[in-house]
Formats: sequence, structure tokens, C-alpha cells
Amino acid sequence: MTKPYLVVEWNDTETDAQGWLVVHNFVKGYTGGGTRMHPTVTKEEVERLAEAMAYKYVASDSGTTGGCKAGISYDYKAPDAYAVLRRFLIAMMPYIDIGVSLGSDLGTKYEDVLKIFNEFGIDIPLTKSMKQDPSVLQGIKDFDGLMKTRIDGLLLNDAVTGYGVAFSADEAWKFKNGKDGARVVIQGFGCVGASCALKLSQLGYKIVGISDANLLVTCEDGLDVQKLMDHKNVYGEMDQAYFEPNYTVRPNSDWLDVDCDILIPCALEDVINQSNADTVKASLIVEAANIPISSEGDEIIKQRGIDIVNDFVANLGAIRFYDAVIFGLVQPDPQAVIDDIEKLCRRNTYQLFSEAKSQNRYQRDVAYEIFKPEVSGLLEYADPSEREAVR
Ligand SMILES: NC(=O)c1ccc[n+]([C@@H]2O[C@H](COP(=O)([O-])OP(=O)(O)OC[C@H]3O[C@@H](n4cnc5c(N)ncnc54)[C@H](O)[C@@H]3O)[C@@H](O)[C@H]2O)c1
Repeated sequence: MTKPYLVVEWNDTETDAQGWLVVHNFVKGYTGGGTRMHPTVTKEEVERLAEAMAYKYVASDSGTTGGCKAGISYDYKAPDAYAVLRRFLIAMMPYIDIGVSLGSDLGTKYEDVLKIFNEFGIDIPLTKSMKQDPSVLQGIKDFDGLMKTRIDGLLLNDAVTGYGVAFSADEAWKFKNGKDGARVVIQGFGCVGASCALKLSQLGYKIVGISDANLLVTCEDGLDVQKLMDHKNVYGEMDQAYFEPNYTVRPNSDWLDVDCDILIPCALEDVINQSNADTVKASLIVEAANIPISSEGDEIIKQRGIDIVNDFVANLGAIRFYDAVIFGLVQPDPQAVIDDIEKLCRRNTYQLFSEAKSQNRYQRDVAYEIFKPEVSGLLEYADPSEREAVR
């Protein structure tokens, strides 16, 4: 791992919460990433996530944005979680105001982040020159409008990442000449897990297991994803009252025991690791969560010859949505946004699998070469003389 450009540490005044902003790199004075809240967050994790964001922007064909991440070590379900998030973002405001664009991530909601920005007169974080660029200002209006639109009943922003993951999974499975109606197990049923499950079931895959923070539900004949979505709560937890009689409920820690062809972790980091990587049954893992396989676990997966679509190739939907609309690369229409993400996820996955196959190498090793971020710029300042002053 290369060293991040900037690491800011925060200690809450009211609770024992701790947080970090890590900027891996700036491109043209701009950097983007989500804000995660979970009791297990550490500085090292935020650094790894920020690096993954830098690669993800390259995989997204972005010429305008570097990678960053924020993380807060706190219980996202605590009654004061919003107040903690607000105090953290206030502390980060000097960076946010000049080009560090933070969104939401595991345990935080985008509308909460935006509400806090709005309190401080910020709509979407931008650099000074972006704030003066009429086409960017139009892009923001388009983006705001699209955030309220729906696709398949889902808010577009809740669909973009999971749909992209599903398209990557489909492309990889086809590359492997996998059979129709392959069985899929998904860990996590939040924005990403649920929308990924929905799109894969639309594409003809059989979702045979889904886990959330409380339980694992399985069904060999396939789960009714739409019904499970209709009855999940805001934390992405399924409601057992609506399970069919042929469903089996098990502890969520059993998720790797379910027979399947494709495994899609859509929740936490390092969930496939040294202690369980040898039990993975799938021949394909698609990383919807960021860094869901630990480095020790990854060595085992690689040795076992299991194929992977790694995180920054599969889960770039949300950042491509943002980049493509704000910088005018796509028509401001929900279906055009999804089509654009499908094209990108399929293209990158195909390139990754083709190059890995022709070089007889593991996909992750190849991905780190194909999508390597080459730029590490500075924050943008008002004019060249000020820019010179920070060198
Ligand atoms: N939201 C996005 O657009 C986006 C984009 C890229 C990457 N990601 C990554 O995808 C992952 C999920 O993000 P999200 O937005 O869906 O989060 P979310 O908060 O909406 O959902 C998280 C889900 O994980 C479940 N979960 C928590 N602990 C679990 C456990 N021990 N076992 C099984 N499930 C558990 C929760 O119940 C919930 O269903 C994160 O790693 C995030 O960084 C999200």
C-alpha cells in the first residue's frame, strides 16, 4: 500500500467516538469518497478504503477526482449517531469546503450528510474553479434532480452500485461460461446487497441465501428478493414475519456454508479471511463491499483458483453516477445513468478477466496494474501565486 497524501484525526468532545479523514490523492484539486460509521472502524481501515477509492476513480474513467474516505468509530444505531456524524463533518468542513467531497457509506445516509452540508451553505463539495463553472453548476442541478428519481421502485442512488455489481457478476460468469440460473449468496441487504440481489434475479440468477446483521435466510429454490425488500427496515434488516414456509433461518455467521456458484459480500470488510477462506464454495467472488477479503484470506482464495471481480472494478456505480452527471458525461436520465454504469462495469470486468486469463494471473494482481492511479496533486488554491505558496 502506498502512503496516503493526508490523514486527519478527530476525537469527539461529547462521546468516545474517534474519526479519520484520509485523502489518498487529489486530481485537479478534487477528491471523493464516503463516510463510514461502525464501531470497528480504524485508521488503517480508512487508509485502505481511501486507496481503494483512488483506484476506483481510475476504473471509472474519471479525469477529475482522486480518492479519499472518512470513517467514524461509533455505533451507527446509537440515538446520537446523527449528532456524532454532524460534529465529525463540522470538524472536516475546512477540507470539505475546498474540494474534499464526502458522501455516505456503511452506517451513514447520504441525506444526513447533505443535510449537514446544507446547514453550512454547502450543496455538494466542489473546488473553487468548479464553483465558478456553469456546466458543473448545471450538472449539480441535474444530479439533485436525479437523486429524487426511482428505477424499479428504488431510489436511483440506492440502485446504482448494486446494479453495477450485478452487471459485473453477470459479465464474469459469462466469461467463465457459467451455467444459466447460477446460485448466488449475498452477505448484507442494505442499499448495495438488496439492489444487487434484485438485478441478478431479473437477469435470471437464483438468490439462494441472504444474510443481514441479524440472520441468514436460505432457500434452494430461490428467495423472493422483491418481497424481502418490501419488508426490510432502514438498517437493511429483513423481517422474518414475511418469510415463506420453505425458507430456512440460520445464524448470519453460516453464510459461507450455503452451496452456491457466486458469492457476493455486500456488508463489511475482511469478512473472508484466514479463518474461513478455505470454506468458500463458490467459484466466483464479486466484491460489492470495499475490501471484504483480508490479505491473508486473499492468498488462500488465489491459491485455490477462485475467480474474483475486485471491489473497485465491481462497486463503482455510485461514484460513476456522481462523476458522469456532475461533469456532463451522461444524459440526466435514470435509465441513461444505469446504461452508462452497465457499459463501464461490463467493459472493465471483461478487460480484467481477459488480461488475467491471457497472463495466467490472479485478477486482483492484474487490476492493481490496469487501474493504478498515476496522479497525486495538491489542493486547489485561488491563483497560481497561492498555488506556488503551498509547494
Ligand atoms: N452504498 C454505496 O453506494 C456503496 C458504494 C460502494 C461500496 N459500498 C460498500 O458496500 C458495503 C455495503 O454498503 P451499503 O450502502 O449497502 O450499506 P448499508 O448500511 O445500506 O447496508 C449494510 C448491510 O450490511 C448488513 N450487515 C451488517 N453487519 C452484518 C453482518 N455481520 N453479517 C451480514 N450482514 C451484515 C446490514 O444489516 C445491512 O443489510 C459497504 O462495504 C460499503 O462501503 C457501498
